[in-house]
Amino acid sequence: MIARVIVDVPTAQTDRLFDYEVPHEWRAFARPGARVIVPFGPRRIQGFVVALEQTSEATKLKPISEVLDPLPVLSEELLELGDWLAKTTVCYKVKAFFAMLPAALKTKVSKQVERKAALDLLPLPLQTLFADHDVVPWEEARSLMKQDLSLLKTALDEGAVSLVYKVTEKGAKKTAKLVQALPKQVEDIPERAKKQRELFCYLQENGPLLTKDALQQSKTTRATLKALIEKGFAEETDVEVYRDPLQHEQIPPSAPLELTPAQAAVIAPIEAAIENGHHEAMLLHGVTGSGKTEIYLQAIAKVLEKGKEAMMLVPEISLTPQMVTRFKARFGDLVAIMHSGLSNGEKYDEWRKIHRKEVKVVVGARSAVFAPFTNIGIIIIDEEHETSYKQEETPRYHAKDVALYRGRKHEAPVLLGSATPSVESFARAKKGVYRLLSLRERIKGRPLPEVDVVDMREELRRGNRSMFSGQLLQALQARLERNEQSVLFLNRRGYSTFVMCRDCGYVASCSHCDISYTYHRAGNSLKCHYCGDEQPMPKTCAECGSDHIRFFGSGTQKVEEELARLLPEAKVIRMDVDTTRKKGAHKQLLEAFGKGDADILLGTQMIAKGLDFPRITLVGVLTADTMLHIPDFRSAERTFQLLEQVAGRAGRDQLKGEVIIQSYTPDHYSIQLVKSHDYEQFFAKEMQLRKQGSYPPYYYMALLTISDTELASTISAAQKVARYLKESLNEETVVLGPVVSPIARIKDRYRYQCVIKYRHEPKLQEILDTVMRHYLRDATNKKLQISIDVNPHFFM
Ligand SMILES: Nc1ncnc2c1ncn2[C@@H]1O[C@H](COP(=O)(O)OP(=O)(O)OP(=O)(O)O)[C@@H](O)[C@H]1O
Ligand SMILES: [Zn+2]
Ligand SMILES: [Zn+2]
Repeated sequence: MIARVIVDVPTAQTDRLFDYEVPHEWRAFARPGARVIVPFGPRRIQGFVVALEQTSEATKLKPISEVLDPLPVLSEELLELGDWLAKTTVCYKVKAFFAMLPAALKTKVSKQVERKAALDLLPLPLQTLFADHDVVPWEEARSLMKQDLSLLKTALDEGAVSLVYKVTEKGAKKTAKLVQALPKQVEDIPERAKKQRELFCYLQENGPLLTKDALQQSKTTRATLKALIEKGFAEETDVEVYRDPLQHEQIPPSAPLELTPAQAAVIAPIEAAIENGHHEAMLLHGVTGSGKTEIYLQAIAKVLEKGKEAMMLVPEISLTPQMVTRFKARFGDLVAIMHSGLSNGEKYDEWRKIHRKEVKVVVGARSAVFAPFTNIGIIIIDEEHETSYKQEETPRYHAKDVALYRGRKHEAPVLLGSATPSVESFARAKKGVYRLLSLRERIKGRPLPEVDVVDMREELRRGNRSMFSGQLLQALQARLERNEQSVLFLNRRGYSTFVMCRDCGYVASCSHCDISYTYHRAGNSLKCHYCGDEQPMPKTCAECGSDHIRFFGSGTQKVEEELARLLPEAKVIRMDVDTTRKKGAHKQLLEAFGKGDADILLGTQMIAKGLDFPRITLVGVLTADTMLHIPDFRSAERTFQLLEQVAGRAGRDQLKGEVIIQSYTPDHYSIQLVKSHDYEQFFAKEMQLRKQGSYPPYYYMALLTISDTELASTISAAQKVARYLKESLNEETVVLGPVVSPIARIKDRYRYQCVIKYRHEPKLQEILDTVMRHYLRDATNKKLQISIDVNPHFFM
């Protein structure tokens, strides 16, 4: 039997199948989708079996060393998906396969030396080496035997020691001790051992228990248990347990709500598709607070009734503990959670629950779209416009494309939901490619909040230099008096706390990357967010020596300080990367706010979505336009989406909501149209501009970034790539560039880019693949790098 294997060496020459002989002992396990360890040149490396054959064209096949998975980790469907991912995103197959698996399954193979002969038969230096252990790491053996390497060689040749390859999985399975009483009589325990008798009876009554629970519940000590085990009255065994990120939580179960007529109308076609098992892409456009989540919950319930599995994607879920709770409350232990806030081990545990078919629903961020379900009944993507669904490293896939691919394979509906759909999705819905479902009103006819836009230039003219306009300050005060809650939103993207000299205008920037440093108050230091370089805050300007060097921009800390000055009686909870770094902090802060421990919740992007608190009646946006000036054709779209989302946090219950948006460009349509919550008008305006600029959805785009450590070779490679693209692509396709990238240098690498705009280009993938293979033929020793991003979401 021959196994065809993709090896874990991501280069252009090794991105193909290698044939290996399957030795007898591994025949039962070597299945397509299983991970294997194979010899590759002088090394052993990991690989994936993708097919089994009877014959091979290659001569002299080496045997597989080991099969790592008794049960393949990739199904036939996922193997095919991997092929498709590699092709459509132009990446190496092994990268695509690993992207579909939890990081814990990426193994490290290390070499070790094992003692075979009796210790005293070995030459003396080897006796020292193996004095304490029978197995030593190869590196240790080599360095200890530096003087006598020939001794080691002889021992290896004679078989006194041998080389072994040890496979370490990153997130090993977690085990715990289970204890149970053995079939004996309590009377046989000596009477004076009262504690032991008690524990024995407790174990008899309560059956096998986790040791730690048994000790805690029966209030005994480890020593008592040990004595009991030694006397043969109880036994301990190792069992595999899951690390459960939510294990200490009691989530009360929730029953389905009775749907409103509007909700009922929307769910009908979704249920029909589930019932008939047919694939259809649908876009649920529902204003904030219109009850989209309840639709998702009931659609999933229907899928479970049919005996199928459901996938629910939410953006960066660790950021919305409220959401997780809602799914756990409805489906309990049938839910696996997958998001970036979990440790590698926890992610692996959640993945295994799906792989072993112990759960039926996954709620997770982007990569949950690869959940190893085999009988999918629906895939839902909430907040489908969110940029975090696009992966910004290879494979540069979009979860929506993967969802649609899997939905077709499983003949299951794919439901995209948002209050502010991406322009591309809404255009598809309007054309009838997706079925459009709309919820135009909030639950129980509650009004959308009233929105006011404050012109901050006007404030400045009136002499108000604070970050708070008079109107926002008054509104905050009014909430304090009425004992209602407020949310203050600071948009951090495209805006940072940089350090500038007031005399000469010099801005401190990283010497490896062409980007200004960000000021960090905690260590009074400057940090580069691209390479991590950290410098102490300078006392004088590096350019002119002046000591008027200050940091600018307003971080959440600065806002907090100003709030303390202006509204000293207000209790503020600040939520940003600094205050939520610790595990569980995010959830705790939100719970505290939910309980009414604070009047004002101050935060960045992470408070923009998912919050559903009844006492929030005011939302203030401190600077609406920071994102508007990023050179990206989607900047207006992102501004509108974000403002509409934050605005949606106000007045979700009986109390009426108000929104105050502060802006330096108050007349911009992306800000004005939030006032009327008019998505359709925004869409119409935006489409007009996209058409004029030949942008998506009228054109497709692809971005190539060429980088190298030498400026001259970067430019010449970029020019060659551009020339090749222009020659090979269709006439009406536009190739822009090469031009220097918006961030001209990162980690000492110069960066140039080409942008392709096209309408119909059937050969595109093939051409991009050629570029990649041609230039990266021996990328291992050359410094040139080319990254390809099909349908890019950022142009940095
Ligand atoms: N049929 C219903 N009857 C009563 N209450 C409902 C119903 N459907 C939803 N709700 C409630 O209305 C509120 C808003 O619903 P939900 O959070 O599902 O809206 P959403 O559209 O997902 O909101 P957003 O997009 O703003 O996060 C919630 O508190 C929810 O419990
Ligand atoms: Zn200066
Ligand atoms: Zn840097």
